[in-house]
Amino acid sequence: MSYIADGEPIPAVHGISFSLAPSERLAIVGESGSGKSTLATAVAGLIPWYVAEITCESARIGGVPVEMRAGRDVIPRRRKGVSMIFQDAMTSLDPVASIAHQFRTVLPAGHGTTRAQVRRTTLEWLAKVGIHEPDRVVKLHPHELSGGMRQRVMIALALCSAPKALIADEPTSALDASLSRRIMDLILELTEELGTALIIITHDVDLARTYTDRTLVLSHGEMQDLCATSELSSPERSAYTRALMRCVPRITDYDLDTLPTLMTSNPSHSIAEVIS
Ligand SMILES: Nc1ncnc2c1ncn2[C@@H]1O[C@H](COP(=O)(O)OP(=O)(O)OP(=O)(O)O)[C@@H](O)[C@H]1O
Repeated sequence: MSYIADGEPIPAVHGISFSLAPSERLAIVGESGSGKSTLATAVAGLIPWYVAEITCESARIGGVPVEMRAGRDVIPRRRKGVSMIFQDAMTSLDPVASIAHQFRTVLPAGHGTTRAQVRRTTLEWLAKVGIHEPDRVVKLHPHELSGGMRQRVMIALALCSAPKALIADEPTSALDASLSRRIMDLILELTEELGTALIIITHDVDLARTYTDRTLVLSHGEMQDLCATSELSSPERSAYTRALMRCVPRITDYDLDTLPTLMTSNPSHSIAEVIS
């Protein structure tokens, strides 16, 4: 996949292939700019046709073939069966719409569904994600909620249509450690209940270790490894993954001046070097 800038293609990610079973959890890890969000937004069908060129041999969601390129809409349509949540709920939620209105966009009435049913489902989902007084909260706008509440609303909006897959792009990096853990536990509990596969995009290898079954390691838009998360430190992994794993800070790293660092700013480096 290449972005288009001044009419010229700029390669972002290529040669990636993976599959996900229902309820399976995959982490996508890599340095900043390695292409994690690009890959995820392409899978979610959120990259408009005029922003990037996407070439894909085959893609299926729930066994149904899908077109990777988003349609010619000005704002691409959300891909049916895949939902996405982001780091900053404030910029993902519509600031001028009430929470009730945002649910009505995701769960439209019609085709046998009444507005009363949509309201009931909305309140059920708000309660499910731990929002107290859903009757009151549903009338509020995003700026009237705390950061944690907004994150919970975003999770409810993403999951209320029972998607086949949920993509969580750095879902907790804006939250403190204790809230972050509660939000991750909530995402896990609900995706497990729905049988929804989960893709977590993160810089945090420890988060991947705690919450995922498999990990895809990206560097400069290329897949370096796709393996069981528990096998990330195995000597069989690529040189890049081994170098990345050596950079994960440990509690015994007392000397902050000599923390290991990856030297991969030059894309011509075929193997990641670690300096310490
Ligand atoms: N809209 C865009 N137009 C042109 N290039 C882009 C665009 N979005 C991202 N890129 C480039 O594509 C590459 C991959 O970016 P991407 O945001 O996917 O990386 P990332 O791994 O998600 O980074 P981060 O962890 O910092 O969010 C980078 O070189 C980035 O500069």
